Amino acid sequence: MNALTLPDIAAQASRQALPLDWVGMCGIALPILIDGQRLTATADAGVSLDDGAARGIHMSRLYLALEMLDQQPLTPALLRNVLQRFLDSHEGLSNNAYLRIHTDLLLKRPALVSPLAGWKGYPVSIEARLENQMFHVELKIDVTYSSTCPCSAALARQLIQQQFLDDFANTPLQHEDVLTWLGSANGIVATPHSQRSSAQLHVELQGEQLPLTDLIDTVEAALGTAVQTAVKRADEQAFALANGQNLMFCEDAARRLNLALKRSDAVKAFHLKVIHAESLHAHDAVAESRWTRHPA
Ligand SMILES: Nc1nc2c(ncn2[C@@H]2O[C@H](COP(=O)(O)OP(=O)(O)OP(=O)(O)O)[C@@H](O)[C@H]2O)c(=O)[nH]1
Repeated sequence: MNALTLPDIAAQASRQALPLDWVGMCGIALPILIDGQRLTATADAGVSLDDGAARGIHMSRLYLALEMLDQQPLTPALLRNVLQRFLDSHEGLSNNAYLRIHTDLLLKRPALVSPLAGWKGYPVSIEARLENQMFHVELKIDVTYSSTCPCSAALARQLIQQQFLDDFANTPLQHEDVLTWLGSANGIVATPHSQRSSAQLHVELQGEQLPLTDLIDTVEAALGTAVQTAVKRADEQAFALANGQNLMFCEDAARRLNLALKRSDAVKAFHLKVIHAESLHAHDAVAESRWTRHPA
């Protein structure tokens, strides 16, 4: 061992004096606590480098501040404390601090009819920033659902009517015959197309909570056709009914979500995007909607 001082390049002056907007680390592995669950996450931690003459920030100080996250439940207050620690450890260098956390929230979802349940993963990002003393926290959540095309459903119904006319032309109608016909392949000669669809929410929050589960529940209730986990035939039949009762263009889905999210007190603003990965086309049908709560 020798007693040489370790060189500290970050403490040197920069050869090109220039402030930077974001400097830090991306993809740091860490556990976090949400709703009593310990989840595997990755974090992107950064600060602005406002002192353009400084060579670099102190990466290790940001890294060590993240320790707070694996001990306490994730709340806006905790995120703010971490960001404040970023700034306190970069006095004179940085005015703004940023933290993004990416994880998969796991929720146990009951089947529609049978007494079964299964886990569903929801990709979630939590983005917090402390800019010029102003704290903001935003959530990004992806929710997957099923959408059945209302136009396709109407066209299919017309074909079913046509088939009915063909099959029962000049025939006296017997209740039993019609019932049998309805249960036959002829009775449902055409089916509407449906697709696995995705709602991408970007929500700015107000208040002291991170209402991840509440927001996901709100979205799934508004759409009515969340993708399922454990499924028996009775559940599949209930799912078919839910789809038939919730025929949706992407515009319908975006409007439903807009109305539902506005009703949530925790939501200050949102930008939502719904993507219907069409089975009719090789491209997607997409709708977006933004909203900002006006101050009371
Ligand atoms: N600023 C900066 N540091 C980097 C980069 N890549 C790796 N590092 C390393 O990150 C390590 C931690 O940096 P510091 O936090 O400044 O470490 P330190 O000087 O021992 O800690 P302090 O005394 O608290 O400043 C250093 O060894 C850097 O070399 C980079 O692109 N920028």
